[in-house]
Amino acid sequence: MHRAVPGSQLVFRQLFDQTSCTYTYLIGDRESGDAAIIDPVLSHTDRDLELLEEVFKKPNLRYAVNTHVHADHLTATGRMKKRIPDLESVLGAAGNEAAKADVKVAEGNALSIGRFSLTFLHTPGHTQGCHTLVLKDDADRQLAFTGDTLLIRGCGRTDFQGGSSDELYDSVQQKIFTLDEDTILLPAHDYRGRTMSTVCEEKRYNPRLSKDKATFKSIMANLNLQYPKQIDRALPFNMLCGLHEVPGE
Ligand SMILES: N[C@@H](CCC(=O)N[C@@H](CSS)C(=O)NCC(=O)O)C(=O)O
Repeated sequence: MHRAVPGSQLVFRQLFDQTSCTYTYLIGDRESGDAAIIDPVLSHTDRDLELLEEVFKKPNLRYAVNTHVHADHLTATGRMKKRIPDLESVLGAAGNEAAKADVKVAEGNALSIGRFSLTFLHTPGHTQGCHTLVLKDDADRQLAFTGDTLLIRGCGRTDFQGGSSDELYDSVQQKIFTLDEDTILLPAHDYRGRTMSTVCEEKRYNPRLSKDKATFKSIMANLNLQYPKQIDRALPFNMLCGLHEVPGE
């Protein structure tokens, strides 16, 4: 009933926040109940923890991972840690020296989640601390949680938090586009209702990343996006990544 594909022990759920258009992912090992949540949003803590209880017989939420320090929404890691004392907040290590988390995972290292592992690739460019998380399921499918580095037919903006279009281009070309072509790509946002993509599709159809680097940099320099509405509140809150006292609790 909870299987991503018949025969697989991977539990996989994609959840959505309509305010920030953020995707949160709940993943885990159906048999052991070991689980992780990726990019949880504060206002959806109850929804996500209820789902955890419903889809695992004996849930053991071990990790709340942020793909990077988000600027557009408040992370739920702090609130979740208050509800589940053994839960650890996680960030990739590279580029996140100034941010706090219980666990910081180095480039190429992995978190174990039951029979599965989540390997961290440093993919800076949207922020200096962005990571892409790669998981192989037991039906031989590979999933990559790309955070804001690579979006479906787009990518993260590069105009704040140490962003660099030069670095983002290299991160995508060298780290994400070198994964197997049929790797399923799961971004942290979509603004047009799309849910997933593949390496093959993005190489072919991404209007930014299918171009050469000079063209890409010119596109990024001319996006003219408004700053995220919640940035002033979100950045200081998320830099503490779940180790703070959550206001109002
Ligand atoms: N309007 C939203 C912010 C939209 C935005 O800036 N999205 C970011 C990711 S969240 S920091 C982004 O990189 N967008 C890339 C793009 O091409 O849209 C808000 O006010 O929160």
